[in-house]
Amino acid sequence: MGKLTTTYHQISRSEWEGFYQNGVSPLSKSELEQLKGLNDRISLTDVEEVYVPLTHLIHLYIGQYEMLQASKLRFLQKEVKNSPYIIGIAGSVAVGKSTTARLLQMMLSRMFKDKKVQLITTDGFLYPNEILEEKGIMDKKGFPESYDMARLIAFLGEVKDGHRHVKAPLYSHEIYNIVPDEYEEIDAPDILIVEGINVLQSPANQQIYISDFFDFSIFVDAAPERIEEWYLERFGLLLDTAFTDPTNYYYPYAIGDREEAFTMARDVWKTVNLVNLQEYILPTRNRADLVIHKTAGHKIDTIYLRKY
Ligand SMILES: Nc1ncnc2c1ncn2[C@@H]1O[C@H](COP(=O)(O)OP(=O)(O)OP(=O)(O)O)[C@@H](O)[C@H]1O
Ligand SMILES: CC(C)(CO)[C@@H](O)C(=O)NCCC(=O)O
Repeated sequence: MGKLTTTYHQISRSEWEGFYQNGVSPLSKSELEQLKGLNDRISLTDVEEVYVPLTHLIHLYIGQYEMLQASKLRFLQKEVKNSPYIIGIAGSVAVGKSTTARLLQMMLSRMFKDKKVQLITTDGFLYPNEILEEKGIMDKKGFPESYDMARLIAFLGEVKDGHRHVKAPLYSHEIYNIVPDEYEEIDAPDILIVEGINVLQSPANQQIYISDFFDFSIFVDAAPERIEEWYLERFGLLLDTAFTDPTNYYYPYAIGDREEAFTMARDVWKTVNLVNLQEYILPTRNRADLVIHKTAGHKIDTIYLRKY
């Protein structure tokens, strides 16, 4: 992380906790239980000590954004209307982006009670397996060329312009493919969280970068050896759920030899996801506004906030 400290404030966990302290737990018991329902392994201490100050920080950024947007439109003598505030969450496969994103969605909805906070993952913009096969890149799922970036950019443009009922395709880990004819609808939210390994990437052949649409970005970071552990742990969970469902992509692995299945998963980690992390994901870390660094047991130990 050495190089990051030139342009980032490096803040230890204990320092960060002190940034928003009023002595009272800001979450009610039922809200804490709701969070447990999200992922029962989430540490509630993390929520209180890390996510409460983080939500307050984002509140400051959103306030500035809204003021500037309104002033800009007044300068242009245009009608002042809301354009969603878009937050990007980047990081490796299995580092915990979707967990972070859902947690943030819940915290922001709670803080901005009158605002609509929606969440989307860029997984839905992967090409379907049939097209990946046609292109001969089935073993490159998650790499930049495996996403329909033009479609993702068009989608973000429509959302940012305040369009209603904008449809995003859906990806399912269970079928390991895009779900045919099913969509997620983004309907003029006040805040949109976009989570995905590629949100900070800038493919060379595009005129507009997806990062142009992000008002705040977070990179979830951890040592690759730890992320591998989390990847294998999640693989174990996927096998456990696939067991009773022959239509599940992981079913043959779930009913077969477990050791063999894990050997395959370790190989996929090493030859696909780790390569993707090193070649295409890690190089985008220094574009994030905030880096959340996690250690054993998903515990957040350091936070980096962009200085300027
Ligand atoms: N804060 C946390 N506390 C405990 N477990 C967590 C936490 N964050 C993530 N996990 C676990 O780590 C694994 C990966 O998390 P998650 O699915 O959120 O990752 P992801 O980065 O969204 O992955 P992908 O890119 O493959 O969709 C899951 O098994 C999840 O339950
Ligand atoms: C869908 C992605 C690319 C990102 O979430 C990832 O979970 C994935 O499926 N990677 C491909 C290799 C693998 O099966 O882990």
